[in-house]
Amino acid sequence: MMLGGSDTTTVTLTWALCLLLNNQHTLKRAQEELDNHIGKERLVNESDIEKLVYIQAIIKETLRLQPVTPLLPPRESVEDCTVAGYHIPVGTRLIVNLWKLHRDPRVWIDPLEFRPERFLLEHKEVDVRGKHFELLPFGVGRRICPGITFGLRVSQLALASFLHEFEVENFVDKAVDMTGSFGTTNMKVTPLEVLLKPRLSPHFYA
Ligand code: HEM
Repeated sequence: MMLGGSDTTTVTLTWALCLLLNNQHTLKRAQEELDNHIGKERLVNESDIEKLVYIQAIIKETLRLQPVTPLLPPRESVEDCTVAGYHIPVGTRLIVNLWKLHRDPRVWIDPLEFRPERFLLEHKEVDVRGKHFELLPFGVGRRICPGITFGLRVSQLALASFLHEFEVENFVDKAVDMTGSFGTTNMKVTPLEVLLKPRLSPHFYA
C-alpha cells in the first residue's frame, strides 16, 4: 500500500514540474494563483487547496499526459461480450491503454498540448475517480486505486507548496527531456535538474 503511494506521487510531481518548465506561461499562472490566494506572508495549508483550482487542473493535466501506469493492470473477461464491434470471448486478458485514451483527438482538443485550462473550461466536469472513461489515471472498477483521495491531495499540496516557496528554472537552456521509461510505471528516464531560488522571506526556510 505504501509503495503504491510514494512512487506514484513522486512520478506525478516530477512530470508536473517538467511540463510546467516546458510551458512557462502555466508556471507563471500557477504562481499568480498562489500569490493571489495565499500571499507571501504565510505558507500553504491543506485547507487552501479547494481554492487553488489551477493547481488542481495542473495535476489532472499531468495525469492525463503522463499517467503513472500508461497500461492499466490486466483484466479478464468473465463472459462473452462485444465491445465496439469486437467479439471478446470469456477468459480474454484485456489491457486498457491509458496513454492512447488520454490523447484521443476525438475527445481532447490539441491532445498533445499541456493545457491545464481545459479542466476549467471544456472538461470542467471530468474528474479522475473512474466515472469518466476518457480520463482514468487511477484506474476504474472494483480494482480502482484505493489511494485516490490521498494521492491527489498529497500531489496538489506538494506542488502548491513547492511553487509557492521557490522560483524554479531549468538547469540548462533547452526544453526538459520528456522521455519516459514506459514500463509498468512511467518514470522519467533522465534526471530532472533544476535551479531553485527562494520566493518568500528567509525566516520561512530556517
Ligand atoms: C498520484 C497518485 C497515484 C496514482 C496515479 C495511482 C494509480 C493507480 C492505478 C492506475 C492503479 C491500478 C487501478 C486499476 O487497476 O484499475 C492503482 C492501484 C493501487 N493503488 Fe494507487 N495511485 C496513486 C496513489 C496511491 C496511494 C497514495 C496509495 C496508498 C496509500 C495507492 C495504493 C494503491 C493500491 C493498494 C492499489 C491496488 C488496488 C487493487 O489492485 O485492488 N495508490 N493505483
